[in-house]
Amino acid sequence: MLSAETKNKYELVIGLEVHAQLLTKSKMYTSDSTEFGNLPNTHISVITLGHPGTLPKVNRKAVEFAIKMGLACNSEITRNNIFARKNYFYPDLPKGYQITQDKNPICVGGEVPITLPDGSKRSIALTRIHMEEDAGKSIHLAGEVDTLVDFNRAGVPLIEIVSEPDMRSSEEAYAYLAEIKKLVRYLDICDGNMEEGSLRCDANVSVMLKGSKEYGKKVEVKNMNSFRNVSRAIEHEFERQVIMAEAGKEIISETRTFDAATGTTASMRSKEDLNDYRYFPEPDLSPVIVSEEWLESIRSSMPPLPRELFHKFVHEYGLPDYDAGVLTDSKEIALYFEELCSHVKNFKAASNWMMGPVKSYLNELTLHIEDFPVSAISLAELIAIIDEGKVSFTVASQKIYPEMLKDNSKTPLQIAQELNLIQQSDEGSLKPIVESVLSENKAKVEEYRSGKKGLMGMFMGQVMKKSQGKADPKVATKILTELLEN
Ligand SMILES: Nc1ncnc2c1ncn2[C@@H]1O[C@H](COP(=O)(O)OP(=O)(O)OP(=O)(O)O)[C@@H](O)[C@H]1O
Ligand SMILES: [Mg+2]
Ligand SMILES: [Mg+2]
Repeated sequence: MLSAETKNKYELVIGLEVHAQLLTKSKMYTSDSTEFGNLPNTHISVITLGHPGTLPKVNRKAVEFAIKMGLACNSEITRNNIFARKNYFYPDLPKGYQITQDKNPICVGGEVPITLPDGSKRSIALTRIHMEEDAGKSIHLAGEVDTLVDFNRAGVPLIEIVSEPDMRSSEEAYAYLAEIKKLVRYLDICDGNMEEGSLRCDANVSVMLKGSKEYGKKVEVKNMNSFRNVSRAIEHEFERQVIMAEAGKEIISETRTFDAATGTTASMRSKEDLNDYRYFPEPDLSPVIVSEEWLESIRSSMPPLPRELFHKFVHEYGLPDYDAGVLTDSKEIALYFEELCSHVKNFKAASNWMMGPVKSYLNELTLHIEDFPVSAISLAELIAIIDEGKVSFTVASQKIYPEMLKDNSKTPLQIAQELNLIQQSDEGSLKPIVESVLSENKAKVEEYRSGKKGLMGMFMGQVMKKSQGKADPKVATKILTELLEN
């Protein structure tokens, strides 16, 4: 085991390559369907298979999706997009090359803002985002010597988001991935599912002595299928590389694979015998020119981004950072909350309802907000009748809200009236209740009058009980005080 002191001598350096599968209906260069889960090799036109004489054509939607991601990350958008052939042989690559972008990716530079668990914020710089196509899928069945290939995935549009070697801890890498996932989901360009492989991450990891100006040699780790496994792979690589460095051994540039069962990495291939991809401009595709009008129309169709909503929730609605963070975690929650806020005055109450009763209902039934039975307007009305003093929060959350969840055809006020839950705030009807409480507790009244002011809570409790929880606490306190001080 490495001592904390030894580890502390080294700086961890991480750069991530993230592949996101785009949610287009058809493939990157053909009209073949991208639908997942069909019989193997059923969406494989001659173009996907790269038969001689066929011509690919660029999917306009995929280009738009890539541009959206670039705009969301403040990247510069390349206007003249040339595609490149990356030549290599692999059984799941039917053409023998991948059509990708090399020298001029569609998005250059940019940044991804991240928030760490302790609440601190920083930005991770991007190198580039480029468009490319996915490969097919190799399937190895137990006991079989042959490899099966399914080409349905071959040609599915991807973007590759390449970060600068800008992260310094596995927590930062985790937060970065979480932000990428949030962004692609807000933009509706990728479902962001790492377990199913629609979001994939290669982690490039190196170590250097603290204070050093030169990065160490990087190792690229593949095959992590969850955020947590990316963290584990990075932690393991850090230890492994520090042990090597301490022993005076040279770290070699290589590609390693992560084994989730053991939490370790193992060498796959060295970068020394680096593939010579013989990149050259794709001769079968003409350049894709992004005109000013096209860019503008994409820009104007951009949905609100999580950081914009966060800013709005904090600065316009006056919510704490914590609330704004939770409420912008998913686009659907944020949009529901936005609608709620367009109907309420009390934003903090709205936030408390979202983070409390609404979230616990969703969690309990593992539902998404889209399946939440109470409309934003109804919830807003519930919040309003609490604020107006018609019902107490307790009655609202314990009696009315459960009814709303069961039957959303009635308004909260109707439910309150039908169940006779409207708070009594009229002095005339509350006074007799207070009087009877006092006359039933003569001894306590004497104690109160001789200085035991703490008994107020007891009287209040009795009034609430007698009124079946419907007494308006403000009015009840006022009457109690008047009668007791007399
Ligand atoms: N010394 C380093 N330590 C950690 N990460 C590094 C280091 N140098 C580069 N990186 C990161 O490695 C990644 C390189 O990705 P890029 O796609 O440019 O090249 P590649 O991995 O060699 O190619 P391929 O796409 O074929 O895997 C970037 O995310 C970059 O930030
Ligand atoms: Mg790469
Ligand atoms: Mg790489």
